[in-house]
Amino acid sequence: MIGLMDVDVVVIGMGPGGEEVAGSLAAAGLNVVGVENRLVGGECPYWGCIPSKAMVRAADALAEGRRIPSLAGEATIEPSWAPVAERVKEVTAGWDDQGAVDRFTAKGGHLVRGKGRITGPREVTVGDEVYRAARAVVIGTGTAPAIPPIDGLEGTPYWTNREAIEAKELPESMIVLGGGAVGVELAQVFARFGTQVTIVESAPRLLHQEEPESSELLRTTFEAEGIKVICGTRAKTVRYEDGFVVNDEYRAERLLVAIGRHTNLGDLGLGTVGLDDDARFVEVDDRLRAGDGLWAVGDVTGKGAFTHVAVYQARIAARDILGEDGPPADYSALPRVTFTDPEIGAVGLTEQQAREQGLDVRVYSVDIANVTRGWIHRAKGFVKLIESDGRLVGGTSAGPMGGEILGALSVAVHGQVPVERLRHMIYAFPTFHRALDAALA
Ligand SMILES: Cc1cc2nc3c(=O)[nH]c(=O)nc-3n(C[C@H](O)[C@H](O)[C@H](O)COP(=O)(O)OP(=O)(O)OC[C@H]3O[C@@H](n4cnc5c(N)ncnc54)[C@H](O)[C@@H]3O)c2cc1C
Ligand SMILES: NC(=O)c1ccc[n+]([C@@H]2O[C@H](COP(=O)([O-])OP(=O)(O)OC[C@H]3O[C@@H](n4cnc5c(N)ncnc54)[C@H](O)[C@@H]3O)[C@@H](O)[C@H]2O)c1
Repeated sequence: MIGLMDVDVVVIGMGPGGEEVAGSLAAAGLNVVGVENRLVGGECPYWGCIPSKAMVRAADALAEGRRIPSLAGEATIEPSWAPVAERVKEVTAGWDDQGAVDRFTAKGGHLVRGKGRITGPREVTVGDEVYRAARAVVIGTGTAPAIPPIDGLEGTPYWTNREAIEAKELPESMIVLGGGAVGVELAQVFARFGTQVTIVESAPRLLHQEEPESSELLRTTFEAEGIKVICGTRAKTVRYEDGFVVNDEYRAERLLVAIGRHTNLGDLGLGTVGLDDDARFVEVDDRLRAGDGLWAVGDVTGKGAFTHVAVYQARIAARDILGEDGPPADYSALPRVTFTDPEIGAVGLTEQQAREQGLDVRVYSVDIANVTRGWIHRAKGFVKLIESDGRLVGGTSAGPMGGEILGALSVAVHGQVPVERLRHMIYAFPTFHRALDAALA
């Protein structure tokens, strides 16, 4: 028997984007159904941002300990993975979403477990239940790890970010396929605990969407820490025989596939509302509208696969659904931080992107070692600023706490602060963020 329910809003996928939009609409008094087929919270709290940053924190502590001999005497460092696995279990609540479910239901929302499918305008079906949404259907189905069609890979016990995050023991050696954000963060974590890591990246450099200086900084740091960095090499074959062999050349006990993400839109029923079933992303306008009575937020929109983008979009979509005014979505000051050590923070355009847009560009940069605090710390990194028409349109802060220094840069880009004004600001001495002053000088 098919059940029929009339509600105000149905949100399909309760990751950071879906959870935010569903929670705020429920709190505003609408009758909201959130549909989730795994865990409420999505990738970020269970296999993404949060546990990976707990691992990064532990790996950074080891690295800091290893700096003691050159600064403060003797230290014996004996890494152990057990406290990391324990901390990961703690921050993910043991991969249990009851806390997130309670947060949502306390706001008045109704959670439905299962796979949601659009079956017509303003209609979502979950199993035998059909939900008719008077106000809105919101797609927040996110992404899953992309698996490349590599010869021999299928059927082997390779890892994605999910198995790597859940690891109870350290592999002796590991090949990381892909030198993007997931690959570089996890490669450094495992290497610092003693795993022999080789990164195989098909692009000519690590983090190839960021500034080339960031890629070079990571390559030299990684090589100094014993990570093998192979760029410009696409994985074409994988053999599994007492470990993994990639391209007949690289061998390791484990293989971590971190070559990007894919949006599972094929079976979501987009065709039933006149959208393309084969689309890679859901096209949205600057209010996150994807069609009549249809919105989409988060990774599925292709505007940047970050939790802060999903939540930013969700707030705009919720306002729009409630008929409230507010600024439209604007990605010109989109920040991103790769939590390696040195940390790579970036906002807005890279130099190449600015030039490709035909902007008249001026570039400023400074080596962090030439800034007092960087010199004191013997730090590696840089600040690079991209100016056009008297305003910053982008910038990178790479080095210790690069992601925190990015806060100042983000304000400058988002607020379109005139560079002349930044030149006459007082920067506290001796901070890392004084590198902005040095760069502009
Ligand atoms: C290892 C790793 C580290 C990361 N670190 C960071 C970081 O430090 N900072 C940062 O900003 N971002 C980070 N990210 C990216 C971040 O996790 C994502 O951008 C974010 O989770 C996207 O949120 P979302 O709501 O779009 O989708 P998701 O988090 O992917 O959630 C989508 C949800 O929808 C559910 N779903 C899918 N289809 C259906 C369906 N048909 N019916 C019902 N439910 C469905 C899924 O089960 C899932 O729970 C990281 C990602 C990874 C993999
Ligand atoms: N700190 C953060 O904010 C953070 C951390 C992790 C992930 N994320 C988000 O998650 C998304 C996914 O991360 P990701 O690292 O999986 O994807 P990615 O797209 O950032 O990087 C994947 C890399 O794999 C390479 N690649 C593709 N096919 C290959 C092949 N066959 N052989 C070798 N290399 C290959 C690509 O050139 C690319 O550099 C990111 O885009 C980012 O938005 C964010």
